[in-house]
Amino acid sequence: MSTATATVELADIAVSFPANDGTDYTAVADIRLCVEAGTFVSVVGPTGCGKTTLLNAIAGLLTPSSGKVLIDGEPLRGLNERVGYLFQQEALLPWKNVLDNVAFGLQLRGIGRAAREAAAREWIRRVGLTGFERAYPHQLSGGMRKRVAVAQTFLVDPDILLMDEPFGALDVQTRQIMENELLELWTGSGKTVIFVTHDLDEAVSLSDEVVLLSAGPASHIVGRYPIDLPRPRDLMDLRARPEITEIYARIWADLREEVMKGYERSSGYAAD
Ligand SMILES: Nc1ncnc2c1ncn2[C@@H]1O[C@H](COP(=O)(O)OP(=O)(O)OP(=O)(O)O)[C@@H](O)[C@H]1O
Repeated sequence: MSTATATVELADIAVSFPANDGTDYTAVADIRLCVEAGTFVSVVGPTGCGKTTLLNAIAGLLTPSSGKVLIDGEPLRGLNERVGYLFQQEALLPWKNVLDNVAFGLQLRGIGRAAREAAAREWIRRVGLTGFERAYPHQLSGGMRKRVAVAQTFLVDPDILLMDEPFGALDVQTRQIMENELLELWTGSGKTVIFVTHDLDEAVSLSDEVVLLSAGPASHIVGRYPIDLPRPRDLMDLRARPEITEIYARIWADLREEVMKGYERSSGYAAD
């Protein structure tokens, strides 16, 4: 695994989209954030505030209307090749088995069959799927498919992991197991993680810092909360600690306010 690390900086980013009425809708504005290399940062905020938009800007899938994405101080141009992107919905190819799905990223990079299969088998082992190399996605549970996606993402060894509610569709027990496994895989990897979630508990327990976005439009950062809990973390133990309840309560008070504002704006209802 490479030990390269990447600092991700959002320098005064704004993103607008054309709206149906011919005007522009400003999703995010004045976003200034530096995610230090090798840290794990979660982004939370009301629905539709622009979390995915920020990940897409870092991935180079969209160009900000103003401002810049800087990777190690260099302005990003085009697709960000140092990024691995894990979505809530799986992007597994249904006609390829587990081995070929995991190895696919290396195939795209022109790596020969023997080398890519050896690397894929190692990652299949690390995510606990040995014995399922020949299975197809439809033969696996949701948790197992997610493991395949995690192996696929880690195999190409990206310096930056963008994760958009990656475990949102899993049942609670599988989710907790996957969160722990993600931390184990990430520990010592030097990868910079930007993790979007609706689950504040997940954000607090995984991260070094939680970033709160305001309700849109023109969503901006309204809070940054360092999470000074020791690592390595076992999430089952961590969630029983009293400090976590305190941190959670503090962030939730602010998040709740933004969620209510978002709700009022979207329903056209203004509270006193
Ligand atoms: N391609 C697009 N064209 C027009 N509007 C868009 C586009 N992509 C996003 N938007 C709008 O920008 C805003 C931010 O969307 P985004 O998906 O980034 O929010 P989010 O915080 O990730 O939402 P959620 O929490 O519901 O997943 C939303 O109002 C959305 O409708």
